[in-house]
Amino acid sequence: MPETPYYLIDKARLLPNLEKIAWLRENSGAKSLLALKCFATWGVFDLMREYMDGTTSSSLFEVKLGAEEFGGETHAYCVAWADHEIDEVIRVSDKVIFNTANQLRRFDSQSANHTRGLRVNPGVSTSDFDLADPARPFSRLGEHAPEDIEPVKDMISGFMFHNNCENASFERFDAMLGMIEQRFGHLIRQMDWISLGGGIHFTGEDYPLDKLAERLKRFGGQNEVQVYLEPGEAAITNSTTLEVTVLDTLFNGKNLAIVDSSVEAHMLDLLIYRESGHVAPNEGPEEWMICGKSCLAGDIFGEFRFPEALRPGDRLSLQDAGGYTMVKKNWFNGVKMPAIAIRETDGTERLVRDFGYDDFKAALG
Ligand SMILES: Cc1ncc(COP(=O)(O)O)c(C=O)c1O
Ligand SMILES: NCCCCNCC[C@H](N)C(=O)O
Repeated sequence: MPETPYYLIDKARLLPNLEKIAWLRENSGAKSLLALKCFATWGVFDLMREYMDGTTSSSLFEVKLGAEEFGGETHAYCVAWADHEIDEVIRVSDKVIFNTANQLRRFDSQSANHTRGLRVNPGVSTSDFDLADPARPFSRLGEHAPEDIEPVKDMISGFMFHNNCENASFERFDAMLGMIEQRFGHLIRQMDWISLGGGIHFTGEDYPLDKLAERLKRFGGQNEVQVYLEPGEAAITNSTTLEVTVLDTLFNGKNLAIVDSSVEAHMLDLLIYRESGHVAPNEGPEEWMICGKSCLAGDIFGEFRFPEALRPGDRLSLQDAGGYTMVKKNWFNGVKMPAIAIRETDGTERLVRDFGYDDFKAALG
């Protein structure tokens, strides 16, 4: 296996999520597209494509990656397409989804023979984080008003709503879908397909999947639309660890261990959303703060419990390190980027990508 740090994607831990996704399609008719913004490590797409219907994207590069490496249906969404991107987007995608009626009109002639959709912002969301709240005040994400959608409705055949964020409550999802139907139902019923976006944590242990299936089936049936979901986190949750090694320890009122990785560079979401990482089982008499090796004072993975005092050379696994990590990793401080390894379902592990000084240098000039 590679030297640490490396992300380790375990297919056996990915599988239960994928099986739930496939079950949901079977029992609701809703298709699931992997949200590449969350996870785009294409070395495991061979497994994922057996259970999912394709990909959805946030940029031209993600559209291309989805089409090349995942296949199936390729939805192309972006907050704003550029003039020089649109022809290629249309060439490689199955559907193009515009963020505003303005962009739809702007690219009308290029996209006239393509399947087109529009993002709609229902003005309600589940986000606890202002940063990730699509319904935040003055949000640029999608058209808000039915009267602004009405004039362009004949140019499109579907809508994309994305208003859930880490939503583990079926009741909240159900209530918000009800609000969407109430406000936009007359427009939805004129469409062929509706994407309900990502952020629904339906692969979680206690999630009432049967209720979700029934609700989605009813929504699709009553409105006569094909329903899509765009799981990111839900598809890959708990599948991946970040493997690190302790480089040094010190005591400064607390036990501190410095590892060969960096939150800022390798698990950025922990910093921007001010959350802690996870270790398992997080038990024992010893309490240690696990710190990154960048010079950022707050580069801290969290405080965890261990059976024994940590020492240089100890290996640690940071849990649930698959979503919004590999897609966001960066070269801050020139810290070596974690390699990417895959554990196959038979337990064998293989290295799929490593990064070195040449990659660091090439990224900067
Ligand atoms: C349009 C859209 N679809 C899907 C997702 C995936 O969300 P999650 O990873 O929370 O499931 C996002 C997240 O930003 C999104 O903006
Ligand atoms: N764990 C803290 C919140 C993470 C929010 N993830 C959602 C991502 C969001 N949809 C995005 O736009 O990146």
